[in-house]
Amino acid sequence: MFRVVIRSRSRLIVIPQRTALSTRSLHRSLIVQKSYSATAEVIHPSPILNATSTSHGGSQVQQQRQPVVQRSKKDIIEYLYKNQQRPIPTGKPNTILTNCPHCLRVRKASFAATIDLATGAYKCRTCHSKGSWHQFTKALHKKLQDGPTNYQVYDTSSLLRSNNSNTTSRFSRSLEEIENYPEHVSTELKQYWLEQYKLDPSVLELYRVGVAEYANQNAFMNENEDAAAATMECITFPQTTLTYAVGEEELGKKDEFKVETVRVKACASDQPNNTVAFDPPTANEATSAGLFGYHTIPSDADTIILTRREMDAMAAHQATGLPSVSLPTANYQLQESILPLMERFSKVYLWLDDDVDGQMAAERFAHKLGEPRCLLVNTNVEGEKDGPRTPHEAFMQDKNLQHILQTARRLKHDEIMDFHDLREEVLREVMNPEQTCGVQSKDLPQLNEILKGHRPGELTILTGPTGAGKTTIISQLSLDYCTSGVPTLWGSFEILNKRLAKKMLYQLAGKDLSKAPREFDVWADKFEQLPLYFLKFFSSTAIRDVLKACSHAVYAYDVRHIILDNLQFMLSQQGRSNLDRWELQDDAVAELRKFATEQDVHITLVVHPRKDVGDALDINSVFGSAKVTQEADNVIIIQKGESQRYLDIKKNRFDGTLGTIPYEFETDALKIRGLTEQEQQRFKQEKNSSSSYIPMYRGSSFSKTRIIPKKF
Ligand SMILES: Nc1ncnc2c1ncn2[C@@H]1O[C@H](COP(=O)(O)OP(=O)(O)OP(=O)(O)O)[C@@H](O)[C@H]1O
Repeated sequence: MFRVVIRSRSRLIVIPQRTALSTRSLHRSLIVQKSYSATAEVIHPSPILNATSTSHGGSQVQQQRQPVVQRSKKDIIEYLYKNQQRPIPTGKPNTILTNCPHCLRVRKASFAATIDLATGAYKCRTCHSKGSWHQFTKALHKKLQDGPTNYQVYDTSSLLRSNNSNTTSRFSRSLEEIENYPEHVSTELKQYWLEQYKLDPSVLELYRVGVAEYANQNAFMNENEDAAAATMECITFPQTTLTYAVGEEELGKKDEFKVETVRVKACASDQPNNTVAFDPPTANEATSAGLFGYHTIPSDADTIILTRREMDAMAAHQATGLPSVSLPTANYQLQESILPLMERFSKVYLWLDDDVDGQMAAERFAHKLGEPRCLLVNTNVEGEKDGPRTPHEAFMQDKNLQHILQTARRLKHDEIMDFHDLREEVLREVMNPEQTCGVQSKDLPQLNEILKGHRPGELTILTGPTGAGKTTIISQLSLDYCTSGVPTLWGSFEILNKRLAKKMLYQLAGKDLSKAPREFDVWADKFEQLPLYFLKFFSSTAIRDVLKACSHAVYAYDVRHIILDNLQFMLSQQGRSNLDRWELQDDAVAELRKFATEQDVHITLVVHPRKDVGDALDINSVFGSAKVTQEADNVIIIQKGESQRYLDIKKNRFDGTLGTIPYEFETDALKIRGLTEQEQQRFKQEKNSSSSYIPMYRGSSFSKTRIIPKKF
């Protein structure tokens, strides 16, 4: 087991982590236009090889000569971290284990190259390749060239902070205090957790679960400032990572692997799945590169269980004895920065919730991690109506977790399946119709009555007259879904990202923050915690580039909702004549449709109406040819009535229900809200349109391809 230390740049002689991280954080945050390979600089660029013989995959390569160049340990470790290679200890001093640049990921135990830190020479126990440090970097450089490519994606922290402010998140508590959290777990609390959650005190200790007071930021979200001001006793779950610290001989400090706590998640002690706060409150590349339980994994482990929540990880470990970790947030996001931590395992059990969302996330994660080494676990193996959904629920119900693990399945080939493959998924949808409806809107429940929810894989067109509030409404709705855990990517081609972020920040706070500037930091911290990303593109951009960036966001951040505002600005100055432009637009919409289906993300596309139409729009008023609305699953029009604006749902492929939703606009919060009963009555009378508000069922747009939940 490794020694546990808390991240402290002053106390810990970390590998020049800052350098490594600043490069990695570039990938995520600002203006990243390079591929990974661009960072894979070869430390020793000399083309002359040294005298070490090299065999790749067993085939001998002729011996060549190369002058031996001294590489310090620090250089080697720095290079590995810079290129997303996270070494682990071997048991021998001065020797580390890392991913072999020649082994393909499909090979078992590809994390099998030992590097001698004194000479830089490497040797792989799987493919038997060996060579100098120069040959290692050259091979890795080549391998990374074929890797995924980064595109222009911002995260919220780069939008909310000015250039000269310090973007590094810091713990809100002293390191000593955080280190002492586990010691605050009283015998009574351990007993309570044993009785309540069946978790053994030794497991809590192993995972370094602690206790501390944290401010309830969720109460702040609900504008209950009194509750927010009070702190509450929380159970703390540390997220850890493994780093290699190069020692300082003159101070008598040796090199060693250390466990760093990068972030603490604080949850209600009586509701451990209810997150109260994160410390540091906002995640950056360093803080998001940790997993709950990572420090518990023995260095020779080649199997890992990845769960959604801390309780699941501990239950899985207690019941199976296998190393088990959980995701940094309860959102289904396996951030790119986490991937290097997972590289060393040749078998990964993806044990997420046994429901539609969880299993879809497991499939996505398997694509990211490499399908051959991933096994997907269904907790409810017996298919019971009220069977367990999570590992911890199964544990509480005294199910045999070892047996559940043995039933784990591999992902089949993407393009080929028969009904047998689909049977389980179909059953899950039949048994849980509400899950197929998608994420519910909290701000506009009337929208759920008509569209039933926000589902991945769909294309929604939003249109409305100039200045009617398209951006305002879709920013509010996207925020609404994002706060329910839907990772979201915004492409704002018409207004600057900082303006959009400001609007969304006001909407999150539910108030005009210029009137309460002291609250800025609280809401900005909350905002930064959302899984929300922004494309850096502005105005005319080729659809090809937009889709590449979207692909990257889906890969790197598990984005599930993409908003493109708006189609005309995105395609402006492309195509010479009107006909050209229509063709361009049709092609773009077809590409977006395909992308939504293939990547299983929801795309909301804002489209302007034709210029020649009056205020009352219909489905034919959308700019361009009929293809735009034909490709769409949902068409929503903002209508500017005489006295009342309303959403007009003109197409709903899910179950055909159509209808209108009148709303009020709250100027300070920049938000809309549905009308109260009374206001609705007034609206109906005024508009004499009592029938139009009642959701209508239109058989013609009924989808044959979807399973319609019974309750609808
Ligand atoms: N229902 C509403 N009532 C009054 N003002 C509104 C309403 N909705 C939005 N606004 C305000 O109208 C302005 C334009 O809103 P917004 O940018 O969302 O419209 P848009 O339809 O996206 O505009 P464009 O056609 O230029 O893309 C903003 O200042 C916004 O605060």
